[in-house]
Amino acid sequence: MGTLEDEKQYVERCTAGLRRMLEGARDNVIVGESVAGDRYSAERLGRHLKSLAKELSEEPEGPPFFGRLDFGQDSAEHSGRAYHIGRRHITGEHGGPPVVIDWRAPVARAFYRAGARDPQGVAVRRRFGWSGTTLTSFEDERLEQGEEGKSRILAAEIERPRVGPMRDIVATIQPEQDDLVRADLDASICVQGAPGTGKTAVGLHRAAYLLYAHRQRLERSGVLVLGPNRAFLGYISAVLPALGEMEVEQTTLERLLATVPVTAVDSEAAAIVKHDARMAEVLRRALYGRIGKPVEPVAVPDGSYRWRVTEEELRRIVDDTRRESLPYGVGRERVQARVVAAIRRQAEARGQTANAAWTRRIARGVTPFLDAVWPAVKPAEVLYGVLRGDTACGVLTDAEWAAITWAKPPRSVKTAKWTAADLVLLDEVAGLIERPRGYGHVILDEAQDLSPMECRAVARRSEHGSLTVLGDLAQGTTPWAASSWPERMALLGKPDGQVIALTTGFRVPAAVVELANTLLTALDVQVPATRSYRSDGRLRVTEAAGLEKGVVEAVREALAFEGSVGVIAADADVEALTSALGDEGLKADGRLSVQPASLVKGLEYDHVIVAEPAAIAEAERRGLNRLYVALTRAVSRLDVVHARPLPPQLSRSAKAS
Ligand SMILES: Nc1ncnc2c1ncn2[C@@H]1O[C@H](COP(=O)(O)OP(=O)(O)OP(=O)(O)O)[C@@H](O)[C@H]1O
Repeated sequence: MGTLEDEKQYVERCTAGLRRMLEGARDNVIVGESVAGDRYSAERLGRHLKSLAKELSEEPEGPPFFGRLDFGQDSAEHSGRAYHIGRRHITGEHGGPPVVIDWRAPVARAFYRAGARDPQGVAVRRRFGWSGTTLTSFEDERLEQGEEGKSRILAAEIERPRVGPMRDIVATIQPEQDDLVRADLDASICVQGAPGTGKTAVGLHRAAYLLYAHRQRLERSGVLVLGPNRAFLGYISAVLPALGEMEVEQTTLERLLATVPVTAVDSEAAAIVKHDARMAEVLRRALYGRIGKPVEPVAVPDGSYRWRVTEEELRRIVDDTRRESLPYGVGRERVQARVVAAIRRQAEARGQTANAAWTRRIARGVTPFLDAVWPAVKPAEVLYGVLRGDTACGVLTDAEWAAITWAKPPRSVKTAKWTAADLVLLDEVAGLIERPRGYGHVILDEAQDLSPMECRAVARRSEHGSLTVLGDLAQGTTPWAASSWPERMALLGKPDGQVIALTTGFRVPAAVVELANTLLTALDVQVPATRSYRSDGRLRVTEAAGLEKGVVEAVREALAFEGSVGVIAADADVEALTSALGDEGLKADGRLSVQPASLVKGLEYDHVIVAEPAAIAEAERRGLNRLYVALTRAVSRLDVVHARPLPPQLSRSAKAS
């Protein structure tokens, strides 16, 4: 076991190792481009090495390791060996063993899982404390001797004041989180967790872990992270690069489905119908309703001869193809191929050879029949027909039809104005025509807010892959928010996906959790109780003579502390509060921000000021859920400032505090 001085020298070895890796990768770029056998391999090798060099040089500078495992003599595999564990593998000198092991390697698992009761062969677990990139301390737990304590370094990491974007948690992943991070690639899982239990953190680390453990498979198929909005994506975007993973696609569902610009807004009633699962059947019928019955034989000219396929045979071909439940576009091709094949059989019976040019010519001759019976169609044309009310069918009620159909239909598809919900419907039709690109693994955050139709859009993209679904039923704010996870997992195409609860909160201090929990009873959701890891923190409820004045005062006080300050208000109050703060010289900058309640999901601030809870609760149908989200963004301190009475669901406990 080394002293702090020894460990500092080890840091030097790591720095040298990293330098060697970077130089090696750069040299290899130059050599790799000229040594490969052919141009194709040269290009591939060059691209691989370049991206490695780029990755290494762009990687944010951080501590090279955060932990160390010393195995005891009776460990079967690692007897007497020691390993430093870090964010990335660092190679040793002269081809020797690595100086740092990647946290995702199998041996590193014991760092997260071993304990006094089950040491897993580990004699000593060491955690390191850093100030920037300077090693300052370490703590040892002699697990084999039954020693395991609450770590000071761990507590400090969890309780540190927050500033800026989200950071990785590799040094402090907890056993219940590690189970989820390292779950099998083929397992689709759903994580239900109260605010701050680390769902997002777990999802991002799972992406990094899967890319390490199944690199080849996932490099081809890709990993997709879906978040609720841009602010959230900006907040989490640095985590995966810090873990050495640059290639994960991180986006919102709206952006993923954005095939046309959104220039119109639905009424809530229309949006509710458009997001209902029954719309899938409405659209399916509208699309397949375009397929007609052959009403005459096909006659295809071929020189002076005309090939004929009877009406009866054509009907059989169309019916058989329909029964195969292929994507609409594939079905069209299949019908064409089958009609051509029927003609080819006739030609061959007459001793004619059917070469490629002949087949193409006959296929062209079949096209008019195809256009009449199984026409090529674009998603927008189908949806245009539905919203114009062309295809009223039994699926929706008259009132529902009235809600979604255009009062004044646009003159053509081209002039139609589409809404956000229409994007989802267009995607549904596009998916019926042709299967979209799938991913090897999709991580879906804030999944409780997805509508059944949005779930189907995700399911289409993970049909042959797996899913990590993250959410909290209590934080559902959309009119179609989930009330049960098994039902959502079924809509997401993974009915057998396991639902697992995370129950320790790492963000919100106990006093704040208690306040937020009083709202839970009013929210009418079944979620497991959570305990907060944090006993620190402060909650203050202030009745102010005027809201703006009260908020200005609270912000002034908050800025005296270290860390970020977030003022969260009903969307309609944001402008007035921002200008009131500006008038007092309190401008939103890196540390202070004023956020509409509708945009704070998934975010956190060290100090939160929730302005006028009643206004947040009243602003929308699920306003109490929105208030629950707002109240649970605080890491260290929560100020609730109100000029009007608090919502009754909250006031009981707030008065007590
Ligand atoms: N094991 C851990 N060690 C240190 N910090 C952690 C750990 N787990 C979670 N955290 C921290 O707790 C905070 C909340 O995590 P995260 O945002 O992932 O929670 P969440 O469950 O997604 O919350 P919400 O439901 O509010 O979106 C973050 O600052 C995260 O870094």
